[in-house]
Amino acid sequence: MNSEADDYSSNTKRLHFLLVPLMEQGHMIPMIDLARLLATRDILVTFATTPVNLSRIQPIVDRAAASALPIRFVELHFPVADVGLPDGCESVDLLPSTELILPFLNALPLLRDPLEAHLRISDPFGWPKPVCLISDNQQHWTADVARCLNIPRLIFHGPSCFFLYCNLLINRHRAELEAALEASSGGSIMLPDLPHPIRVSNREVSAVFSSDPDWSKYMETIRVAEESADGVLVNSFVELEPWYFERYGEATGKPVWPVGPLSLYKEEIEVKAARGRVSSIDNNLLFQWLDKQVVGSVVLVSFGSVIRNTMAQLVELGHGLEASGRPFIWVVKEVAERQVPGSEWVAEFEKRVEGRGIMIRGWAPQAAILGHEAVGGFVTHCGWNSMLEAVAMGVVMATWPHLYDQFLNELLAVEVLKIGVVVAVEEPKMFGAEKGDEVVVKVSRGDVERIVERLMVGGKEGEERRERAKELRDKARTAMEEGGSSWKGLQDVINYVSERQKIL
Ligand SMILES: O=c1ccn([C@@H]2O[C@H](COP(=O)(O)OP(=O)(O)O[C@H]3O[C@H](CO)[C@@H](O)[C@H](O)[C@H]3O)[C@@H](O)[C@H]2O)c(=O)[nH]1
Repeated sequence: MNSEADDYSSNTKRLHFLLVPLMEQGHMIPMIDLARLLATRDILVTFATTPVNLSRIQPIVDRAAASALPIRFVELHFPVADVGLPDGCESVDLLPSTELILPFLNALPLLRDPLEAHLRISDPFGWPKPVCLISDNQQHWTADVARCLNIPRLIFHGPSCFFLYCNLLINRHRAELEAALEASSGGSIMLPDLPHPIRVSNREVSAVFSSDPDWSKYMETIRVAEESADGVLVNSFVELEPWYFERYGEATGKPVWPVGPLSLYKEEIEVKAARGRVSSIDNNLLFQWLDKQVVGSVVLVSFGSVIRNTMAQLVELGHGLEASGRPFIWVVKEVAERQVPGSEWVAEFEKRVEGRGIMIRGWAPQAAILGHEAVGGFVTHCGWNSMLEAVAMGVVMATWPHLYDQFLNELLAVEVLKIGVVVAVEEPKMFGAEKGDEVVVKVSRGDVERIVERLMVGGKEGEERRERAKELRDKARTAMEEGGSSWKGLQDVINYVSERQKIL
């Protein structure tokens, strides 16, 4: 932030919000967007996270026009080595194995001491004490911090209300659902009392409910902290899922505020290109290539920040993309990070498809790519941010979920919004069990080719899908514009905090 520009007397009258994200790209990126949006509404924002995460995001935020915004970064020391995690593993995507996710999550309360130490020191810029704490639902320990400060704690939820409500139903009625599944002939049942045909199997149920006692204990801690929260911010918009917004609000008995799609926070294209992390490709060359492609012709394939596919699966995916004959951008993190056996195959493949396909080994400027008019389809793992970014840009998707909320997100895209086509599935991974190359490949090159054709063309059905996607894009933009539903949602959050402050 620009401390020079800060005026002591005006700062003391402004509301100050403290933001504590989960250290995972899919949670950190929308929280940064939220920080910027709050700051544009005259809120002072402290964004507290660990050194490795700060080194990823701070240069990007500082480079943006947003550097003039009143956002201050606070570094929280995270002693990962004390809990047996490898040095520097301060974000979920940096963990060498998914088995370390639970130890990582269990270590999050170690951030409490450094945060409280920061809150005790007197402020050099004359900022008043925070009047609101917004934290990821996984940062459950912040409930106590807010209690000690006597300020509201609001939860920032990564996924959609559709997911949150279905997840709640599954967890509340798990025993009945499991019995019904057991008795069903096809191994699947409809989730009851929903306005859409949401058919779930063991896949969806086991992805959101773990019978592992350690996971159960952790989930219970989250649930209790959620119950004590004063309200919930959701990165979604009412027009996308009105019924689910209403029911989720009723089910929790708390205010639920829509604030998204947060990716529509307006900024320069260069800045957007570097969302979350600095891009691993020369953006000028990438966008020059995109500029030369026919409108709506390019397929983007990207699986978010956490998912890693097996080499066998990558080979099938590559052959399928090649056979589809369509121009594509394929984000391949596996090769950049792990030096997996078979990475020579990737190099050969890259040479073979030169001109027609671009491979990004590492971090892609995903939101900016989705916003380019040449992009017509998106093969996605159904991470909520990726899905919502595609919705915000009017891009249809081929859904290929891997874990947790992604199976239900797929149902939202396909059965409710009708803007997605199903690729296929792997076995569910409850927060991911490590999988090796020996895993049977579930999606063949033929499947990939067929799905890409259906996604990018698909006859009348395909036309209608694209039409619906464009309608949702327009609604998403209206929601974020001044006076729109999500614009109002954020204003309601500010008003709520302001009122609470007067009472306290
Ligand atoms: O090369 C990349 C890869 C990702 N992204 C961005 O990173 C974010 C990724 O988020 P998401 O699509 O939600 O995927 P995950 O990183 O897998 O997110 C985790 O968090 C989400 C929100 O809770 C959940 O929906 C997912 O299941 C969970 O894996 C998005 O903004 C992407 O645009 C990039 O910019 N470049």
